[in-house]
Amino acid sequence: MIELEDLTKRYGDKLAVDGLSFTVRPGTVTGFLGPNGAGKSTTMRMVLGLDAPTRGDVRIEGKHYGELQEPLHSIGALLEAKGVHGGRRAYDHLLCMAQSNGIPERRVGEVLEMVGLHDVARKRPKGFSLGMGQRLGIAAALLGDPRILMFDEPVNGLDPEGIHWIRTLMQQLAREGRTVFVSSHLMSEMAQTAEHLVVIGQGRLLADTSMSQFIAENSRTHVRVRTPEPERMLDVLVEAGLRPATAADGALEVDGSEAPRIGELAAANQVVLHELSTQRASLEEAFMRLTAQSVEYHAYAPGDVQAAVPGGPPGPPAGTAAPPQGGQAPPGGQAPPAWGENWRKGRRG
Ligand SMILES: Nc1ncnc2c1ncn2[C@@H]1O[C@H](COP(=O)(O)OP(=O)(O)OP(=O)(O)O)[C@@H](O)[C@H]1O
Repeated sequence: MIELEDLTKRYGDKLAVDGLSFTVRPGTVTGFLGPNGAGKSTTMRMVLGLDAPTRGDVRIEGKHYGELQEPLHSIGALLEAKGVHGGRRAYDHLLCMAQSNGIPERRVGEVLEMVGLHDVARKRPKGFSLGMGQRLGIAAALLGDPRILMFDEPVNGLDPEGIHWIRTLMQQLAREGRTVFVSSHLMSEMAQTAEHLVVIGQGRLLADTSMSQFIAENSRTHVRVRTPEPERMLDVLVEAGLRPATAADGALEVDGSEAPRIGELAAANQVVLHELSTQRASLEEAFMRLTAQSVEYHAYAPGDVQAAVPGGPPGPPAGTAAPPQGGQAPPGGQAPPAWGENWRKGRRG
C-alpha cells in the first residue's frame, strides 16, 4: 500500500504537485493518469524519496522510503529505463543491484527469464532497443520480489507484443496480491490494464475511482441517428422534448435518451432511419473531458477544426491572439498565439 497525504512539491514558482491525498491499494492495478506535466513523475519520485516534498507525506507500507530496511523487497520501480549503466552487461547490472540489497544471485537469472532478456544477459544495455531497455528496467524492479511495483510510463517504446506482455505481467502481479501503480498517458492502454484510476491535472487530484465509475461519471453516452430526412427527424425529436445536435457528417446526436425510444418515435412518424446506434465514450474521451480544464500544453496543427471529443476540449484561454489569416479556429473556437507552437495555459483546473 502506498499512502499519500497532502503531498505537495514546489519548484520555484511552479507547483508541480498540489496537495495530493490518495491510497494505492494491493490486489489491483491502479492507473495514474494525467496530461503532460500534470505531476505524475514528480509524485513517483517523492514516493521513492528521490525528491523531498515541500509539504505533506508519502508512506510505503506505513514507512518513508528511507526507513525501509530492504527497499527492493518492499517496492520495485521503473522510472526511467535509460538510467541503466550502458557499459555494464545486463546481467552484471542486475547482479550489482542484487548484491547491494542482499538478494541471491539466482534471482538475477530468474528476472532476466521473466522479462525475456535471458539470451542477451551478457550484452551491454547501450546496444539495447528502447523496448529492451524497458524490459531491463522492469527486471530491476522485480529483483527483490517486492510487494509493491511502481512503473512510470512502462509501455513507452514497446511494440504491440511488448505492450501485451507488460499488461499481462502487471495484471498477474496484482492477482498475486501486490500493489501495482502505473502511470501512462495512453488511455486506451490503461482501459485494458487498470481496474482503479487516480487522475491528476496540474498537480491536483481530479479523480480516485474505479475504471467503470470513472467512465460512467466523466463520459457522454448518446444516440446517433442517421436518416435521409434529417429535418423531419429533427422536428420529431424536438416535439418529443429531446434536444438533438447535428454532427459534422449530418447525423443527429441525442444526449440522455434511449435508442429504442428514438426508434419508436421514427417509426410512429414514418421517418426512414439508416442508423440508430448508442455511442459510449471511451476512456480516452472520459479522460479528455475530465482533464480538459487542466491541460497545460496544447498543440494545434493548421486546419484543425474537428474536436477530438464530442463537444470538444476547450480552446486556449481567453485573450489569446486571433488565428493567422486563412487559418481556422482550433477546438473551442479560439486560436493559440502561433500555429504549431505549444502554448501554456494560464488558469488552473
Ligand atoms: N526538477 C524540476 N525543476 C523544475 N520543474 C520541474 C522539475 N521536475 C518537474 N518539473 C515541472 O513540474 C511539472 C510536473 O512535471 P512531471 O514531470 O512530474 O509531470 P508528468 O505528469 O510526469 O508529465 P509527463 O507526462 O510529460 O511525463 C512540470 O511543469 C515540470 O516542468
